[in-house]
Amino acid sequence: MELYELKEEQEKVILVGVQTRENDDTKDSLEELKELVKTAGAEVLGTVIQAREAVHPGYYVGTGKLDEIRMMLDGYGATGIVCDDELSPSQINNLERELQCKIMDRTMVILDIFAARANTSEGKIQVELAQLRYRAARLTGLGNSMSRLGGGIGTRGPGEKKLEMDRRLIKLRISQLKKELEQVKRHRQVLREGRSRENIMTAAIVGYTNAGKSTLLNTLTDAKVLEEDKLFATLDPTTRILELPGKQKLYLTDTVGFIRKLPHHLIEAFKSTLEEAKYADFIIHVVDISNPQREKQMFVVYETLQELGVEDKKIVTLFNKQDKLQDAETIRDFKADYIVKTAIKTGQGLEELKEVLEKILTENQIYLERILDYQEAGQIQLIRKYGQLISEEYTDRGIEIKARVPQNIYGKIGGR
Ligand SMILES: Nc1nc2c(ncn2[C@@H]2O[C@H](COP(=O)(O)OP(=O)(O)OP(=O)(O)O)[C@@H](O)[C@H]2O)c(=O)[nH]1
Ligand SMILES: [Mg+2]
Repeated sequence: MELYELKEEQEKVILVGVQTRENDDTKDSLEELKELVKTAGAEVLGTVIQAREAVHPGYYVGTGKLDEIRMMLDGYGATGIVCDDELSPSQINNLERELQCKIMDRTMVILDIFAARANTSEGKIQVELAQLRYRAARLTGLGNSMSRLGGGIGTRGPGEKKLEMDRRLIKLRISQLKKELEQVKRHRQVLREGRSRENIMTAAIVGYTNAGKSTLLNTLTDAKVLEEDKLFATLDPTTRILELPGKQKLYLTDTVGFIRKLPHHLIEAFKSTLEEAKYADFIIHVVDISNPQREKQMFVVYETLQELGVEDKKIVTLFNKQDKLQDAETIRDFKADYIVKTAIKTGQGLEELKEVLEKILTENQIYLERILDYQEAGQIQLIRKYGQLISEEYTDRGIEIKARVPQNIYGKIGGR
């Protein structure tokens, strides 16, 4: 008996989306929501789309549509609905009263996946902060969907027990988490400063969720980051060093994936993680070119980067998963200084990618040709360590070197 009681009951839901003139790709967005809901561990029983001028301020959908949803809930035996946009507190309360079932939205599902995925203290702090902020704004009136504990989606994770805390406690907890996050932020900054002192450039790997970012990092280095055919497999940034064939070195940072309608609270809470892209020297943008939604996904990545203040950085765009590509449609609007067609999983295009990376590193180096006095031999060490030595010859006049070095090393050697 007890065994059965321990087992979580699987949520069975109906997805609801509103199509407006501005947001006319509701069908694709719902396809993605379906993946998200499945990733969160629930079952999707049906889908409802309503075309309207705008989202209904009180009920999300029009009241006529509510009858249809009510019939579907009964007919399919669903336990709740998931709306494709973030719901306001009053929409949640109204829908709950009208439909008498659990009301969820896209944000709750994404927060839920993040909660299940977070496994470092940094990730956990960020998720809890995002969850508490989202819920704090919705605790007024205490709808059942918000206060109900237990199995199913929308209730999991570090913030789970906190659901029933009163406002005062939530406020306290939020400020405590913010302090912890400050520390994490400082720690990240120290790591970054360490890397820049080493005179090694950093590239941030960004892209839509499931594009192949972690696979790239794992293939090029031996990072052993979890790569999965799931949304948001990676939450925490991992940095590894890559040594290129020409002996140049580059730091690569794998980051959390982007998605359309990425909840604002998550962006806020995950700023220190997402900001890795902001502090990188350049960007590697991985695109799943086999996904029919590739163009929209690329656009979402540009938008998110802009929101994070990442502008004017060189972008290397990888059109990845070439092995899965069926059609040969060309992409029209993209931002890229370099494009490489890859199938990271099979190794296709990786040599070319490395050449591009070397080119970027080389462009950022200054050519040096000098005779160093034997007393200045210590400088040779610097050049060997941070630069790319082309030749080194011992003559009676001193050490004749030819090399490419980072700008700041050039400064240290004395730009003669
Ligand atoms: N067919 C094919 N699959 C690939 C390729 N590259 C990566 N994948 C697969 O795509 C899935 C997602 O890869 P990940 O590296 O986890 O993707 P990610 O961008 O890190 O995703 P998140 O961490 O969720 O944002 C995995 O199942 C990979 O094996 C490729 O070139 N071809
Ligand atoms: Mg990943």
